[in-house]
Amino acid sequence: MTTIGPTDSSLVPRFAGPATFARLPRLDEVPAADIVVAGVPFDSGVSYRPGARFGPAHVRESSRLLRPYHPGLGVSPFEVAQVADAGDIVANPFRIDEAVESVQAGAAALTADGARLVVVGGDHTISLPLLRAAAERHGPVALVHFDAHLDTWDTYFGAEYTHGTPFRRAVEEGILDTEALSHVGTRGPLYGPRDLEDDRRLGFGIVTAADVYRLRVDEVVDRLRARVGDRPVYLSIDIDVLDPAHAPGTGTPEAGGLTSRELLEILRGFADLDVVGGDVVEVAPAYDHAEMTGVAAAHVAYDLVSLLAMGHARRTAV
Ligand SMILES: N=C(N)NCCCC(=O)O
Ligand SMILES: [Zn+2]
Ligand SMILES: [Zn+2]
Repeated sequence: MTTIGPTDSSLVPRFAGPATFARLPRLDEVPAADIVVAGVPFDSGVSYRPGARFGPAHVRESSRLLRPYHPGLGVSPFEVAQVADAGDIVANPFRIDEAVESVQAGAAALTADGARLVVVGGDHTISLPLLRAAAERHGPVALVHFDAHLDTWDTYFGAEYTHGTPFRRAVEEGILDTEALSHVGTRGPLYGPRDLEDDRRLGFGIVTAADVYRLRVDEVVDRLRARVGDRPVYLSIDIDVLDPAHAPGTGTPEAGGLTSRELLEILRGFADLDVVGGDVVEVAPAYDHAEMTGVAAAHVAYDLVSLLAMGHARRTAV
């Protein structure tokens, strides 16, 4: 197939021109896209440091150095699939309920023709509407959730839609396949032992950050893949899964996290899974240094796009 690829960095310096993700064409510059990258600049659901509303712009800016061939996965994602940047889904910063509806509608519109979606957030609140849109198309999905936090808490200050509650809401709504839910990278203090009991009751299995250290990447990948099986799976990556040394630019940092190498290698272990979509959230550039967090998030999004491109190539192979 012939695709419209990124701007050629040997012809136009990579630091020139406006930033789209990986210098890809905008969605309105291509006839149709197989994979769409969209931003959701929304952070009204945070419980601590604000600023993830600036995540999409920062990750796009930090993605200028990405190149078109992924040697780890052996794929040229922008050749085997038409990938485009759809810009941002607009979400009301003053009305969280309305924002959640807009994100769901925006994701549904971008995937209505069968395109698969990678979203750059934004705080973790947005994964709920993104999962709703994924479940509308695929039925209840498996989930691999990379995060320092469980994000299965009930409410904050009485609010149901926050960045600490999306996955409890998703289970309650029946949009997740409760046989196939995993958290990866969990660590740090909790409010009490009940947090873990509730989480288990909702159906989650946990690979803690300490497990990743002790078991190492290959064993972790085997366990996660076994839990997902051949189900459609959604990948949600809160950048705070990384140690603050790898990703300082985030709102609720916790010590003792994954390295970016561990995270990327785990993702690369998912090459043959039926990935239906994903997000990378909680990038808050005000606390970043030297684009460390932006670059890590850009690489995570590139890996998500590459996994989706491989799936697209498999589905369209004759
Ligand atoms: N970063 C995310 N998504 N959630 C963190 C919530 C932690 C807390 O407020 O206790
Ligand atoms: Zn988190
Ligand atoms: Zn989170």
